[in-house]
Amino acid sequence: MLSKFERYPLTFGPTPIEPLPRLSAHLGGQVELFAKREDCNSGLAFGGNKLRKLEYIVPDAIASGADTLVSIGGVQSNHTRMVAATAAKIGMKCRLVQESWVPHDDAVYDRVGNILMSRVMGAHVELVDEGFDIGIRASWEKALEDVKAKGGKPYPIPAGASVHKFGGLGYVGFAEEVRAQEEQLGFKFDYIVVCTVTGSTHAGMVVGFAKDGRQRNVIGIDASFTPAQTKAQVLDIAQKTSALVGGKDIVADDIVLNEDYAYPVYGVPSKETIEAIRLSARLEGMMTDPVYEGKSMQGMIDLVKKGFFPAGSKVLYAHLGGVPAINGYSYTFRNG
Ligand SMILES: Cc1ncc(COP(=O)(O)O)c(CNC2(C(=O)O)CC2)c1O
Repeated sequence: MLSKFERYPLTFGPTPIEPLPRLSAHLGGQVELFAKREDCNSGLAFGGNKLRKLEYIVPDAIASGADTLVSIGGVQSNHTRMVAATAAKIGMKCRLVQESWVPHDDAVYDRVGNILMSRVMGAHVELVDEGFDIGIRASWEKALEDVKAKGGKPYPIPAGASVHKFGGLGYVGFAEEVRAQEEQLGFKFDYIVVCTVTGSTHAGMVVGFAKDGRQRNVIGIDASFTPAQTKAQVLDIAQKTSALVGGKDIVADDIVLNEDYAYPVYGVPSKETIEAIRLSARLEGMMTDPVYEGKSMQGMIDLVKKGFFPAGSKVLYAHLGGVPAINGYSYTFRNG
């Protein structure tokens, strides 16, 4: 589906799929859980899902003659850290807008984890006191103008690289990769669980899995806490991406987004999120984060407990990365 699109390698190649036997057993053993480790996909500053997207964006950035990648996220954005790493790797400058997306009680929240790495990798990091929103932000548009005003040639990458024209391609490739791995494994996954916020990860998967009729088996776990806006953005990206790759028509019902686990608000873990992070860590040594994967892990665990997945189902958990942000939540985990 992607042969006509140029890809700039930023990852090690296909990400491993591993069984989660202890977590599966702990949850009753009726459902077989597996993880696809997108969090281990690259040597670029701890990797993650955005690099799979950026592989299809970088060729356009280079072709545009730009010299500066400009993007946006919260203070502990994984996406902006990966843009900083990509800029360093391809020899471009990087301008990052980091907005106040998360109310926090950690004294070092704006000095550790993702933002620490972005600074060390030489990005120009600008803190802007604006609240969370997955849409196009004035602060980001101002940064683009400022780079131009200073003689630079900016390349715009929106939040999560999601509404970018090529933002969905990477995760169409994810579905292709899973199908190839299923050939090796000798079985097919019945469900794929993914954390959804700006939406092009979920959207790309929907397009990719629509090829074999599994688009509604992609279970998005909303972590934005603005589910209507997120769901609409996933649908829009999926329809545009499908048109781009010549895929199946995507309709609203193809976007399965579970809204039950994003509480209390974007970026703030609930008690149940913290319990899910601990369970995955203590049974599988698999770390997840309080903003994103902790909530998709919480959702997957709860859905297994509720019997959402029929007995005998094989469920693939997409681990998209995000662990560096946990360093901004040391107070939350002060007792382990
Ligand atoms: C670890 C992790 N898991 C899932 C997601 C959700 O992906 P989408 O934005 O493609 O829906 C993010 C995104 N993070 C954003 C960021 O700024 O880091 C784009 C919001 C993520 O980082």
